[in-house]
Amino acid sequence: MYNRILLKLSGEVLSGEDKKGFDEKAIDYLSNEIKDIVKHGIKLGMVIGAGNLFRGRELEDVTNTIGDHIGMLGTVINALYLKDYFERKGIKTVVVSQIVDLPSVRRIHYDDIELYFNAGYVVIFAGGTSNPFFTTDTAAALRAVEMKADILIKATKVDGIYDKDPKKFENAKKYDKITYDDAINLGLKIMDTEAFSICKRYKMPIIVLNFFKKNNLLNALLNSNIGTFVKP
Ligand SMILES: Nc1ncnc2c1ncn2[C@@H]1O[C@H](COP(=O)(O)OP(=O)(O)O)[C@@H](O)[C@H]1O
Ligand SMILES: O=c1ccn([C@@H]2O[C@H](COP(=O)(O)OP(=O)(O)O)[C@@H](O)[C@H]2O)c(=O)[nH]1
Repeated sequence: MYNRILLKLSGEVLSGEDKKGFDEKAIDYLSNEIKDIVKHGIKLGMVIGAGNLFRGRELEDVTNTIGDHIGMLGTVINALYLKDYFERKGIKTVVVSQIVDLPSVRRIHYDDIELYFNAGYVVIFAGGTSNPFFTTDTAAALRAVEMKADILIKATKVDGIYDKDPKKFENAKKYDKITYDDAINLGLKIMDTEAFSICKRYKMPIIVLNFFKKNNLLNALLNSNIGTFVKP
């Protein structure tokens, strides 16, 4: 069983696939899934994307760097939205970030993060890597290594990593296991190369799984064979 995890969720888990904004039903489902794993005493760090609000590359009339800053701020909005929702559901949550100075957001400080975990808080790392030109997958890889997670879980809308995009190719084949090198060399676009490279360098295992199948997350943590496992 994994006791210390970094969970990466794309922004669309808050809005529903290919939608924007916030969907009450989607967030309620998410909260229930999180509540189930917190109940098991798992130390949970989270990184949330902003695809439901802004992705830099989708803001065509905006300069790249500014678009990415808007995207990163989107992750802070999502984190605060989630914190508020989680707390109404009885999940103690703290949002940490280096990119904003707000009374509801704390600075990232390693010693404090350990205290939050020990006090049973979910820690949401907001603001991506703090740099433009990166993604929240890369932020998730960095935070997973920093918090010494047992595993990085990328919870997404497909069942795992395939030999090609399963949303585009019906005959795509799923891998149960794959090495970092194969994931990088085959150009499998489920996570960016930077994220895979960081995990490879620091031997951070990854599970990619479907977040929309009930209890998938908990079952993966309890060691059943769910999704795709990425290993050295
Ligand atoms: N080789 C692959 N295996 C699995 N999914 C892939 C692959 N290549 C591309 N994808 C796509 O990646 C998406 C998941 O990435 P995610 O970061 O959660 O979403 P997004 O990039 O849309 O924000 C899936 O919906 C899938 O369509
Ligand atoms: O370190 C980071 C992380 C994110 N972003 C910006 O924030 C947006 C939202 O992140 P992402 O695309 O990873 O969200 P997701 O697709 O996972 O919802 C990105 O498109 C980028 O514009 C960034 O500039 N630097």
